[in-house]
Amino acid sequence: MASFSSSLPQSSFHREMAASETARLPVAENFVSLAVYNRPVSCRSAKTIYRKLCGLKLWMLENLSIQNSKRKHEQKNEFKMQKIEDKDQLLDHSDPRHQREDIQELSAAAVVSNESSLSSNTRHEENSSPNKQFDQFRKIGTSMESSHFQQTQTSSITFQGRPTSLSIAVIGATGELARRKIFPALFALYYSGFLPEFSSSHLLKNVSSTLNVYIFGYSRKNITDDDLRSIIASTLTCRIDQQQNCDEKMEAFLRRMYYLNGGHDNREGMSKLHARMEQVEGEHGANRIFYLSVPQEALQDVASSLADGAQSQKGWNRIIIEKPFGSDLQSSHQLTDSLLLKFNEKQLYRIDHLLGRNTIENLTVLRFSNLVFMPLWNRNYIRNVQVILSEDLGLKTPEGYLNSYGVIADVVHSHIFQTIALLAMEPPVTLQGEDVRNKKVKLLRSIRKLESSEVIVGCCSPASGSKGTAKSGKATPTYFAAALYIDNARWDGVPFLIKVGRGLITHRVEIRIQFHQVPGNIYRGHIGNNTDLTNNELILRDVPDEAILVRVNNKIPGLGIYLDASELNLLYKDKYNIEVPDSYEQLLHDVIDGDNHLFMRSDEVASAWNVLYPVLQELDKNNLVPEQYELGGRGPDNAIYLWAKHGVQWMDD
Ligand SMILES: NC(=O)C1=CN([C@@H]2O[C@H](COP(=O)(O)OP(=O)(O)OC[C@H]3O[C@@H](n4cnc5c(N)ncnc54)[C@H](OP(=O)(O)O)[C@@H]3O)[C@@H](O)[C@H]2O)C=CC1
Ligand SMILES: O=C1O[C@H](COP(=O)(O)O)[C@@H](O)[C@H](O)[C@H]1O
Repeated sequence: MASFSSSLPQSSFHREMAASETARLPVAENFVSLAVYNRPVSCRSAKTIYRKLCGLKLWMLENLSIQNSKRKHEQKNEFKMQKIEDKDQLLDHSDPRHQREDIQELSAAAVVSNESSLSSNTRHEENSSPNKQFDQFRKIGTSMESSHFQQTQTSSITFQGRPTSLSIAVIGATGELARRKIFPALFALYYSGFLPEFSSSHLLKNVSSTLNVYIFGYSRKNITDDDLRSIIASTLTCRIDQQQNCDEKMEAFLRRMYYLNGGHDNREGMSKLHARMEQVEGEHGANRIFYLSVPQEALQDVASSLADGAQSQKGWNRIIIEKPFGSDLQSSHQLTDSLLLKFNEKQLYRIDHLLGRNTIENLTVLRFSNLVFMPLWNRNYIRNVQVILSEDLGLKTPEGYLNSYGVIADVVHSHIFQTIALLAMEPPVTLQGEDVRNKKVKLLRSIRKLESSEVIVGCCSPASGSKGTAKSGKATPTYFAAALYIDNARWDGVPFLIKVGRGLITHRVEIRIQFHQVPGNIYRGHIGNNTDLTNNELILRDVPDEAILVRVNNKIPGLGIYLDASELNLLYKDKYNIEVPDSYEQLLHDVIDGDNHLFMRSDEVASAWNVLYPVLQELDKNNLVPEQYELGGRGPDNAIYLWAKHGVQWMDD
C-alpha cells in the first residue's frame, strides 16, 4: 500500500483516515492509500491495471504525463459545472402549473411572463457558456474541438464561490445493465474529459473551487470496493480514437469508484450510502446523480428510500429511471405518482437509451435547420411516415431482459412514440428541454387512440426457440405494427406506420418519410408501371450504417427520356471518420448537463400510454391475439395487409 497524502490539503475526516492504519474505506484518490484489487480480472488491459496500481510513483508519472490534457479538461469541466448550476436555477417549466400548453394558451399574460423569465435565463446561459459551441463541436467530433474551446473559454470563467463535486451512484451496480452499459459509458465520459476531475494543478494555481467526480455502486451483494472495481475493470475499453494512456485512464477511473452493500432494507441502505458519500465528498458542496438500474419491482422502494435518505443537502439531485415506464396507463400512473410524491418533476430523467442515438438528435437538426425540408413538413406534401425498428437474431441485449417485457412497453411506448413526437411536433421556442417537451406532449396528445383494427401484434413461434413469457404470464409480444393518425391541422390524414419486431430477417432501424406524387407530372409517361417507386422519399437510416438518403428522380443517360429513382446518399462512416459515442454516454452527458429534452416528462408518459390504451385492453381480454411468426422470417403475414390498407408498400424487406 502506498500513500501520497503528505502534500495535499486534508479535511479532518481525511486526516483521520490517512492516519488510521485500520481505516478500510478508501476515499478520494488524493487523500488515501491505494488498495490493490483482491480479485483476478479477465481482460488484458485490466490485468495491466492490477499490476500498475502501485502508488506514488505511478501517480507522479501519470500526473506528469497527462497534466496538460488534464488542464484542458479542468477548464472544460469548470464551464460545465458553472452551466449546471445555472440550469438548475431556471424556472421550473416542468411544474404542472407551467407545462400545459392549453393553460398557456388560456393565459397569455402568464405565458409572456414565464417565457421571458426563461428566455432571459437562456440568454444568460448562452452568453456565459462557450460550452454550447463546444458541445456542437464535440457532437460533430472534429479535431478542432480542443483548439476551438481553448480559444473561447478563458475570458468567460467565473466561479460561484462554493467548490462542488459530482457523485454518480449506480443503484443496481452489480446488474447486467450497469456492467454492460452504464459503467462503460461513465468511463467513456471520464476519459473524454466530460466528468469533473480533481487535479493538483488547481492547488498549484490556488483556485478555490475544487471539482471532482466520484462513482458509487450500490446493491445488496456482499462485496467490497475492490470487488466492484475488478468486476467493472473487465468491462472497460477505450474507443479506437481514444487509445492513448488507456490503462492509466482506467486505473484513475476505478480509483474513484466505491461500493456500498445496502443490505435487504433499502431505507437503512440509503442512509449508509448517504453517509459514505458524505465521507468521500468531504466538506465540499455535492451534486448527486442516482441511476436506478434495479428491477421494476424494486424501483418504488429504492426511489422512495433514496429520496428520504440519500439526497444531497449541499447541491442538486437528479434521478435516472430505466425503462419500461410502467406497462400500461394504470401502472405508469402509479409509478409516476409515487415518484412525484418524493421528487420534483425536474429531478426525474426517464432514460430510453435508444433516444440517445445520433439519428434521433439528427431528426430535429434536419427538420429545423434546413429550409429545403421545412415547407414540406405537412400533410400537403407528406404521404406517409414509416418508423421501423426491425431486429434480427444477433441481439446484444440479454434474453432475460427481452423476455421480461414485451416490445410494446419496451420499445413502442417510449422510443417509437418519442421518435414520432420529435418528427411531427411544432417547432419549439428554443432547444431548452421544457420547450421541446411542451411541443412533444402536445403532439402525443393529438395522436388518435389506437384501435386494435389498426394493429398487428406478433410472437416468435415457440418452436423456434422463444421461450419468453411476459410479467403478466402471457406470451411476450415480440412484434408490433400499427397505423397511427395525428388529429391536427399539420398531419390530418397522414398515416404514421410503425413496425417493431425481434427475430426478423433483417436488422434495420430507420425512419422513412414518403412524399406525395408530383401533381400533373409531365413525365408520367416516362415512368414505369409502379409510380409509387418514383415518389420522393427522405430516409434517416440508423442501422445498418447511419445515413441520410433522399430519393429523387433523374434521367438515365442516353438517347430518349427514361427516368430512374436514385438515392442521394450521405453515409456517415464515409463522411465522418469517428467512432460514435454509445447512446448511454450521450444521455448521461445530457443528465450531467441538465438537458432533459430526450427524457420523457410525466405527462408525455401518460399521453403515450393513453394512445395505446384500447389495444392493451383488447390484448388483455384476448380479443387481440398475437400472431405467431417464424424466427428469422418477415413477421406476421397480416402486417402486409395493414400496410396495403393504408396504401403503403413496405420497402424495407
Ligand atoms: N439489461 C438491459 O439490457 C436493460 C435493462 N433495463 C432496465 O434496467 C434495470 C436493470 O436491469 P438489469 O441490469 O438487466 O437487471 P439485473 O437483474 O441484472 O440487475 C439488477 C440490479 O439491481 C440490484 N437489486 C435487485 N433488487 C434490488 C433491491 N430490492 N434493492 C436494491 N437493489 C436491488 C441487483 O443486485 P442485488 O440483487 O445484489 O441487490 C442488481 O445489481 C431494469 O429496470 C430493466 O428494466 C432497461 C433497458 C435494457
Ligand atoms: O432496449 C433495447 O435496446 C436494444 C438495442 O440496444 P443497442 O445497445 O444494441 O443499440 C434492442 O436490441 C432491444 O430490443 C431493446 O429492448
